[in-house]
Order: sequence, then C-alpha cells, then structure tokens
Amino acid sequence: MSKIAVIGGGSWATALTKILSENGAQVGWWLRHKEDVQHLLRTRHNARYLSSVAFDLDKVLPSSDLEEVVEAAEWVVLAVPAAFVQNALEKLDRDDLKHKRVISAIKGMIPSKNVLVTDYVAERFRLPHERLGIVAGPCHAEEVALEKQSYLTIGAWDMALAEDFCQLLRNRYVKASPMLDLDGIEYCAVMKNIIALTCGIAHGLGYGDNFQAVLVSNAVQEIRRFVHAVNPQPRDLSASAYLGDLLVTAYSQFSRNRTFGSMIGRGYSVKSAQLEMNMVAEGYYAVKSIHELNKKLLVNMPIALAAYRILYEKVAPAVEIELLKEKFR
Ligand SMILES: NC(=O)C1=CN([C@@H]2O[C@H](COP(=O)(O)OP(=O)(O)OC[C@H]3O[C@@H](n4cnc5c(N)ncnc54)[C@H](O)[C@@H]3O)[C@@H](O)[C@H]2O)C=CC1
Ligand SMILES: O=C(CO)COP(=O)(O)O
Repeated sequence: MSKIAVIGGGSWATALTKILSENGAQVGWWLRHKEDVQHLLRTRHNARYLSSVAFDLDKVLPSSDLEEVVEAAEWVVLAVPAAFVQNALEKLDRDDLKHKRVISAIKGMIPSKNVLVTDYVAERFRLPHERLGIVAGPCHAEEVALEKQSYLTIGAWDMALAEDFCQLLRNRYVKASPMLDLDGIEYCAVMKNIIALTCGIAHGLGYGDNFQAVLVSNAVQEIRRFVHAVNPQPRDLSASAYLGDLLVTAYSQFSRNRTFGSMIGRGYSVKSAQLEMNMVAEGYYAVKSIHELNKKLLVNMPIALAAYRILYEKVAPAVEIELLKEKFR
C-alpha cells in the first residue's frame, strides 16, 4: 500500500485525496485548520470544499500535524496555493523530504521569489529535480467530485517517477499519462491562469465568445513565445497538458481564475473579488511574477501585460481590453 501525504485543505487537495485513497493508497491529509480535521473525523466530509465527497477514514488520516503526516509518507503531494507554500512548509527541516518523492499539484509561482514551486522545493529541501513531479491537465476538482471523465498528465524529469504516480491516479474516470517535461508544463499552467483571468475580464466587460476565441488563439502564441524563451525544448503545446488546461480554465464555469477576472471586468476591486470568493485565483499572483520575470526575458506578451496593468496599476479594464482588441488578428 502506497503512503501519500497530501498537503492542503482546498478543492484540489480534496479531489486528489479522493482519487488516491479510493485507489487504495493510505493518505495522510494535512489541513491547516484543526476544526476542519475534527469535522472530517466526525463526519468524513471536508466542511469547506467539495463537501459532498465522503472519505473512508481507514484510508484517509486527516491531521494538522505537518511533520507527522510527511514523516509517514513515501510521496508528498503539495496542493496549497503557491502564495502559501512557504508558510505551509515552514515547520519542515531541510532534510525532511530527503527520501520522499514530491509531486506539486500547484499551478502557480512563489510570489516573493518569482520562481516555480518545484524549483523552490528543490532548493529549500536540497532535492534533486529527478525526485519531483507536477500534476497537470485539464481537470477541475468539482468534476472529480462528480466522477466525470478526466485526464491528468504527470510531468517530471524522471519517466519512472511520472509513471509510478500515474498508476496511483488511474481509475474508472481518471486517465493519467507521464510526460518528460517539468518546467514547461509548470510554466504553461501558470500562464493559462493569467489568460483565463483575462478571458474573465473580457467576459465581465460584455465581450462574447467570438472575442474570447480570438483572445485564446492569440494567447496560445503568447504562451509559446514565453515558454520557448524561459525553457527552450521541443514540446507539442497542443497536448492536453498545455492546450487542454488552457481551454478548460478559460471556458469552464468552475474556473477560479475566470470567475475572478469576470468580477474585475464587472468593476469589483481586487480585494472585494478575493473576499467574495472562498477560493484562490492563482492568476492574480502569477500576473505579477511573470511580469517581474519578463523584465529579463523581454518576451512580447500583450495579454499578460494588460492583466498586469489592470490588476497592479489599476488601469481601467475597458481601456486595456480595447488596446488588446487592436493588437489581435
Ligand atoms: N481547484 C482545482 O480544480 C484545481 C486546482 N489546482 C491548483 O491547486 C492549488 C490549490 O488550489 P485549490 O485547491 O483550488 O484551492 P481553493 O481555491 O479551492 O482553496 C483555497 C486554499 O487556500 C488555502 N488558504 C487560503 N488562505 C490561506 C492562507 N493564508 N494560508 C494557507 N492556506 C490558505 C485554503 O485553506 C484552501 O486550502 C492551486 O495552485 C491551483 O491552481 C490545480 C488543478 C485543479
Ligand atoms: O487548473 C485548473 C483546471 O485544470 C483549475 O483552474 P482554476 O484555478 O481557474 O479553477
């Protein structure tokens, strides 16, 4: 029986805990709120996210003791929003992940450092990149809860690690494939959140499907330019781990990033949009990290720049989308 630690109490951590535990793994599940742990132990449900999912407590061991959960596991799955990773892992020593295989399910960058989560973890815990992987793919937690057919890709430097984790995920409604790409997948996942957020802004302003289709088409080219600059290697960006994830996030009713953007387009301030959502839109933080990173790379990224100006320089969304309108073909 595989022993897995899932770190995080949000929607994605909940969905992954469901998949992994129902496949027979023993999952130590770290949630930061003691009340949420108590609620799970009492009712078998996560009070805050995907609350319809019932867990088998013979397989799932909820706890707010991070060291204990990590120590008992062979695999550690990180599933807190990127902005809270440093804080969540604060209690761990440098050597605590030494013998673990670590999978990031996070689609964001560490905001204070503008680095990928896997790069941060590799440095902070002196882990070789061969022990790291990323969960990618067009997959919303809400659809996992409903057991709707979904596809995941595990990106890694080591194909055996990726395949081993795929085996832990595969079930009746989840297909999982390994892929030899870690950084490219991770950067694409960060970028697609920015694009989905911008799609939401346009939607909130009243733009329709015709405009969004052109926005997404231009975004594909923008992502290609960026990923090629930051991590040049041959990759097929039409694969579902890249394009599929962009599409689901840009179009789905479940997307946090699109929902957040839509509120901004309708005139909410960043603070009020964040308060209204019980969830985290990674794209908000990613916009700033990518902007900082691009000061060195100087890639032509009009969509990411428009999102930055709207969110961080308080330029009116209508003005920035109007400017994009003129640039698109
Ligand atoms: N929800 C989904 O369908 C998917 C999410 N992801 C990724 O999973 C990661 C986790 O996101 P979700 O589970 O969606 O989160 P969520 O938006 O469902 O929940 C927010 C999470 O943030 C935590 N949080 C809020 N404030 C915090 C603080 N101050 N300190 C520590 N934690 C805090 C909450 O406890 C909760 O775990 C993100 O990187 C997201 O992009 C990836 C694929 C699918
Ligand atoms: O990455 C995701 C789906 O694949 C989740 O996107 P959102 O955070 O926008 O909901």
